[in-house]
Parts: sequence; C-alpha cells; structure tokens
Amino acid sequence: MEVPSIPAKKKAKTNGMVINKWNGKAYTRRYYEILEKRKSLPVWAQKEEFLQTLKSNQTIILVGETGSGKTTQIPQFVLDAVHGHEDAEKNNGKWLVGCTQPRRVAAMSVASRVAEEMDVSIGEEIGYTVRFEDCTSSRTVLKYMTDGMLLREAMADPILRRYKVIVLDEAHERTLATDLLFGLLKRVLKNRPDLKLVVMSATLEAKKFLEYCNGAPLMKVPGRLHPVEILYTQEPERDYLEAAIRTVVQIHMFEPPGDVLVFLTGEEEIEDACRKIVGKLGDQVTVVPLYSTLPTAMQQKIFDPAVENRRKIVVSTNIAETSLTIDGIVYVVDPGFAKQKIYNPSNRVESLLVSPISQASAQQRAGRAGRTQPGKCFRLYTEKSFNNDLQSQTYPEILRSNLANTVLTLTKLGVDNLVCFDFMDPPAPQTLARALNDLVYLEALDEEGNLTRIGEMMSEFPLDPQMAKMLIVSPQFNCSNEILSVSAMLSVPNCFIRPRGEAQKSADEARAMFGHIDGDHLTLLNVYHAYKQNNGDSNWCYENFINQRAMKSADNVREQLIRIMSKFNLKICSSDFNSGNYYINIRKALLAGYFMQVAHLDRTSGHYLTAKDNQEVHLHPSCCLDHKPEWVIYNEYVLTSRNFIRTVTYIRGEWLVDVAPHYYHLSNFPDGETKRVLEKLFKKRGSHIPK
Ligand SMILES: Nc1ncnc2c1ncn2[C@@H]1O[C@H](COP(=O)(O)OP(=O)(O)OP(=O)(O)O)[C@@H](O)[C@H]1O
Repeated sequence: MEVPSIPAKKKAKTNGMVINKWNGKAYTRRYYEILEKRKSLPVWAQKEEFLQTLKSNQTIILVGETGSGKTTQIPQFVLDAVHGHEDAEKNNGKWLVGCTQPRRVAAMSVASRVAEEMDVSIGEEIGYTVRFEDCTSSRTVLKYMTDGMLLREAMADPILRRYKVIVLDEAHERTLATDLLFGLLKRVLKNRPDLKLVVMSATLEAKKFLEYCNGAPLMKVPGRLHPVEILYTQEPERDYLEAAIRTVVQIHMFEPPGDVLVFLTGEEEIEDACRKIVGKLGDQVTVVPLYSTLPTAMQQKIFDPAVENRRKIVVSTNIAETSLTIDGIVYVVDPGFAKQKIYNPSNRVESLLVSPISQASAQQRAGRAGRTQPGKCFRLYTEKSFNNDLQSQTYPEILRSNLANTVLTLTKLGVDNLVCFDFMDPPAPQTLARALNDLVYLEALDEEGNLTRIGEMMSEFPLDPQMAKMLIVSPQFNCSNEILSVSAMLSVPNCFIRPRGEAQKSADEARAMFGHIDGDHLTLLNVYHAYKQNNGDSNWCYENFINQRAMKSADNVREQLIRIMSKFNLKICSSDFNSGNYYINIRKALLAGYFMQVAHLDRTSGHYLTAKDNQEVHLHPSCCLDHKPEWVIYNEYVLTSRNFIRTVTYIRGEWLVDVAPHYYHLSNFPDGETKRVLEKLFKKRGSHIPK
C-alpha cells in the first residue's frame, strides 16, 4: 500500500462551520477544546516524523513513556494517513485500522475517548470488539480490540484482508495473544506488502522487538505531559494490604485534593480493602472497586466523576495498569504485587499466584498518575528493592501458560510445525507436548497433529478447548440446551451478589435456595432457569441477590454460542425434565469435556487427589456440595493458601470408563489408589481392561 501523504484537511465549510469528514457533521465546541489538549501531548511534536517513517517502512517500532499519547493519538495519525477520499459511509467496512490492547477495559475506554476526540459516536466510525461484545458498524474505520480478538479474526481471515494498518499496543506486556500476533503478522506482512504494522511499547523492551522485527526503524517519543513524583518506603512493609490502606488514609488526611488509585491483587482482597477504607473514612470518600470479573457496567463506575468534596478511591487489580486514563487520579498507591499466571506442565496445573511485579509494571502503574495533572506515586517497597529485587520485565505469558488453546489456534491458522513457528520466546517443548497431547485426548487433533472435524469446530468457539468440546458433544447426551446455559454462566462474572455486613446472611440463604445436590454446575443451571422463568425481572434479581447484569451477559453469550452451534448444525435439545436421566445426561456431558479435570476422594486421608497427577486438592469454600462424593469434576484449580478446586460437580466413576476410556486407559495411569479403583471399575463393567 502506498500511504498517501496526509491529505490537506478538507475544510468543507457550511455556514462558516468546519465539517467532520468522518460523519459529515459540523465539529462541536468540545472537539476544539480537546484538540488543544491533544496537541500538547508529546507525540504531536513528532507527528510528521511518524508519518514519514510510516510511509517508507512496513513495520515501525514506537516507544514512548506512559502518557505521551501513543494509544489515543497514533491510531488517529495512521487513520489520517491511510484515509483515501471516501468517507466512512462509502468505505462501508472495506478497510480498517486496528489497534490491539491486552485488556478489554482499556480497549473499551480508549475507543470511547478516541470517539470523543474525533467527535463521532462510539460504535460508528470508531468501534471496539472484545470477547462476546462487538461495538462496530459498517462505518467503522478505526477499531480498538483485545489482542485475542484480532487473533480470532485471523482464524477466519488469515491474511487480515480488511486491515490497512495494525497497531500492536502495549507490546511490552508480552501477553500470550500479542506474542502470537507478532509471529503471525511477521508471516502475513511477507504476503501482504500493502499491510503495515506499528508496534508500540513502553521504553524497556525495545531492543528485543528490534531484533525480532529485523530492520524495522525505532522511533522514540520522549517525555510526558505531567510529572509524577515517586516515593518509596524507608523499610520493607510486612503486610502490604494493611500498608496500602494506611497510605490511602494518610493521603486523604495530608495531601491536597485529587483521586487515588490503589493496586491490589484480586477480587476478595479488593472488596476487603474497600470495606476497610470506607470503615476508616466513611462518606468523606467514594470507594470504587475494579477487577476483571466485575460486570462491565460496574467497571465503568471508575470513570464517574467524584462527588463534590469527596475523594474518589479506585481499588483495582493490574487491569488498570496500562492504557487507562482515569480523569482526576493524582495519587497512585503501588504495593508491588499482582496475581500472575503460572503453569506447571508436569501436572497440568495453571493457577494464579500473588507475586512481585516487574519494574516495567511499576512504571506503568506510576504512569496512571500525572495524566491530566501532576501526580505522585507511593511505592510501598524500598528503592533498593525496586532496583535489586524486581525483574526488569514481566515474564512473557507464553512461558507460563497452558498452551492447549494456543496450539489449537496456531493449527487452525495453518502452522503445521509448531517448533518452527517464529516465537519471540519459544515455549518449553514439554509445555507444547502437553498441549498437543491434551488436544489429541480431546479429539481436536489426530495422532499426526492434524486438525480433526471436531478440532475445526472447537476452534470457532471463543472458549477454552474443554468447554468447546463439551458443547459440541452435548447433543449426543441430549442436553445441549442445558450445556449452553452452563457454559454461558461459566463465561460471565459471578452471578451471586454477597454484600458485606448484615445482608450477607440473607444473601447466603438466597444462594442456598438455588443449590443443587449434585454440585455447582447444576446450581448455576438452576439460577439461569429461575432467571428465565422470572423473565429476567430486576426485582426478582434484587430479592435473590442475583447480579442482573451478569445474567444479561450470560443470555447474550448463550445467544452467540447458539449461533456457532447452528453453523455446524449441532442440535439444540433437552431431555425430559421429569426423566431420571435429565441431570445424569448433563453431568455426563460435563465430563465429556472436562474429563481431564477430575478428582478422586482418598478415603484414608479424606482429601481429594487429582486423577492422574495425584495433586492433593480441597473443595473451595464456595462449593455447594454438602458431602464429599467419591469422584468430582472441577472447572478451575485455585492456588491460594491451599490448593482448591472450584465449581465442582459429582460424577460417577463408571462414567470415566464409558465417556473417556482413552484418557483413563490404565496403561498410562500412574500407580496408586485411583488406579486400583479404576481397575475395579473396568472389571465391573466387564470391559476388557486396557493395558
Ligand atoms: N479519557 C480521558 N480523559 C481525559 N484525558 C485523557 C483521556 N484519555 C487520554 N487522555 C489524555 O491523553 C493522554 C495520553 O493518553 P494515551 O493513553 O494516549 O497515552 P499513552 O502514551 O498510550 O500511555 P500509556 O502507555 O500509559 O497508555 C493522557 O495522559 C491524558 O492526558
């Protein structure tokens, strides 16, 4: 593609008004106000240089400090440069500029900001797509999206035909999807000389990108709009949560007005901190939590302006770490920890563990202050610790993840030889082998590693491979309707509201009413059915402590999954509710997807052991089972003070032999109590014991 020089601004004047070329309307006063601010951002000083570099190169690496204007401005510069003379209407979806973000909150909020800056409506000329939500139209010319969504698009359109320019933002975060996009785009660029790639990163890892994108020019954008003062503690803190709360109180007492952003590690800790801050400061402050499982509308509350004379305190996980501008934030409190994914391929356990953040993360966090005015960042660790103990970069996600989904994606993308794929950091062979193995067990790949018909279908579902498999086989168990509902419920934030204080008991009682004797998956199904029977009534939700927004999302997700099922002519069916098999069929279908996530009760110790890997696990406190069945299936492995399994359902041992004999094949089963029990089961069935 020949990138034309920036077209001279078309000043179609009507009655002295300048018309917005994207929507044909006169610019509002707000547009000009924002434009003045935009022009003061550091990237503006290098707009010409950037456009020239873009014109003469296929790939550019751009590094800039947080707040220099990369995320909001660069895609707009690109848009101006590639814009032909057709307006958005005429373009009719023919071409696009895409900008990826590692996190959905950022993709959504940055898109809104850019729509405001361009004086157009969000979802029209500027849009976003995140998993299960597409806010774009045929007029869209600039699309912000999560990196995972672009990867999905590549599955349907491997050369990303519609894109003229792709901007990979926050590349230094090294998320799994961004890393895969790197490798993929490298191939696509070779086949599409007209496509351009802009890689944007915070300063630190530029060297690595330069080596990887051999020959691409590096452009540096120095400076930021407002300064951020960094303060460290003199001594290490023993309890970071307590220290964070204390710091918030001190900021409130002694610092001038300005809102506060506190980084903590997870939902429970955040809710706990919010309660304690309110306990100490009462209605002098407005405290707003932010974490990924909070429904979108609740997440948006962080952007509500603070009530007059009240300081706003946002308590968030690291999802607020990059790309987000929360107007009014002056102070950042950074205890230096985050939950990070870790994966152990030898026992297939992927879990989240609270660990120290990297220097790169710390800088991103500090960068959330000083965006719309000067700021301060309180690091709750010593300067020495920052310099000596924190790793400079966050360890790439690809090196600490279960890669089953990745392997499925790459296979679908036509990458036959994974070992030859140009990974920036190649994953451990053991992890790749494990992923391949799991996909063979799930029948997504054949023994030669080729995608099967089931694998083809699985790759179309935006779900983990096990859930996709469960959906695909559910018609065989005559319960696809129910499995759709369970999958939808598992894909949205927790539907149970559990307020602190007096209402907690009533909430627990309400939840118990939905409890199903056989476990949590069926409890979720009960909630979904009850919600539908009550026509999604908001009073019903309120009275039953059910999160209506989560339920609405579940409905939406379910519709999307139905569309994918229909595409493959997968039957939507149910067993007779009054038949004895209604729930049995559902539990068997659950097992047909999650047969690798089964635990067996060890009668002597009273603990569960995961099948095959013999890891000791415990039922999570949220589990609704009132007894300990011999065999259970679980949705998630949670590593905290103990190893917990969460969202658990009772299954029968014989079903393992019926539903997944290939996995429970005794020849590759480690010796121990579980194997002995399985041997008995095989014998009881009269089936030949596979050796
Ligand atoms: N929603 C918003 N409200 C007010 N100002 C905003 C908003 N979004 C962006 N800005 C302004 O634009 C500046 C640049 O934001 P942008 O996200 O483009 O920076 P960036 O260089 O990508 O930083 P980062 O890497 O931290 O995301 C912000 O510091 C802020 O001054």
